[in-house]
Amino acid sequence: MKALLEVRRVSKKYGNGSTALSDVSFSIQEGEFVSIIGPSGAGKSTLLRCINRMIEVSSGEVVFQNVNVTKLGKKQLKQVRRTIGMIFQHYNLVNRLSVIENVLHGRLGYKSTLAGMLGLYNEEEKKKAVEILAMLGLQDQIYKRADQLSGGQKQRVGIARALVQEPKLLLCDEPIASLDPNASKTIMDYLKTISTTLGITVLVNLHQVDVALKYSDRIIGVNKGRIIYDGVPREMTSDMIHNIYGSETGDLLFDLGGENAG
Ligand SMILES: Nc1ncnc2c1ncn2[C@@H]1O[C@H](COP(=O)(O)OP(=O)(O)OP(=O)(O)O)[C@@H](O)[C@H]1O
Repeated sequence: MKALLEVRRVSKKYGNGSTALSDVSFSIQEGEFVSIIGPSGAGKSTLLRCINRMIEVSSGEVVFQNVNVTKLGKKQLKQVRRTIGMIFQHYNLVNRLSVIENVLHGRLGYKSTLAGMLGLYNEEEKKKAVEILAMLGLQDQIYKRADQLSGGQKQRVGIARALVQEPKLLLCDEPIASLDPNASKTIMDYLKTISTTLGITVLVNLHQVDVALKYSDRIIGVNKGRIIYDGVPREMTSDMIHNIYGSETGDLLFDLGGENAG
């Protein structure tokens, strides 16, 4: 295995002076399913967004497929972003557009601004979008408006939009935080299948430690902008969970069982 992504000594200080990340380093191997866990405000979103430069780092480097992303100009950054799909807590769909139109937005990184504005997608792109929607169980929703879907269905559209990009890496920012337990399980199962069958590397921010323990190859625990755990789920102790979550731990250990309990 080789490193797909390397985050090297990344720090982020926002304009208002708050430090969101302090000297964060880790690397992700191709094909890994990695969860980032931590309490509210730990810096999980900031970290994910620094990877594709939705947010600029204050110092440090992000290296993706051996390219230093932090140094890229606009055009090269667009090329790199094609291969990094992003999934959001609130789905970020265009409500008045159909499911398939939302999914095809995942192809915008491959087009000129004009072709994108005119919605010029070729037959191959449309066929691919339909195939992905079918894989995600949305074959009957293709022409519905996005705002007619349930939360779980909207998130599957979000996943389809990311997959149509043909990504190497999926960044998922709290993908299940707005969903009920059933829909959450469906989404996590799809993400896991995408990682195992399509070989796409998945990096997911999660609030729920039990979900992270169940699905991940590896867990990165963040507290106050620093990594305080980086290892496999079975070595995660309840002491460590306490260290990561601090006073929020009470709510989160509820579903914990087996070797990580006690
Ligand atoms: N745009 C911003 N401007 C100023 N401070 C910010 C900004 N975004 C985040 N922060 C601060 O940076 C820190 C990390 O926030 P971040 O959203 O990355 O954490 P998080 O772990 O994703 O939390 P949550 O689970 O609540 O989203 C927090 O202290 C937050 O208040």
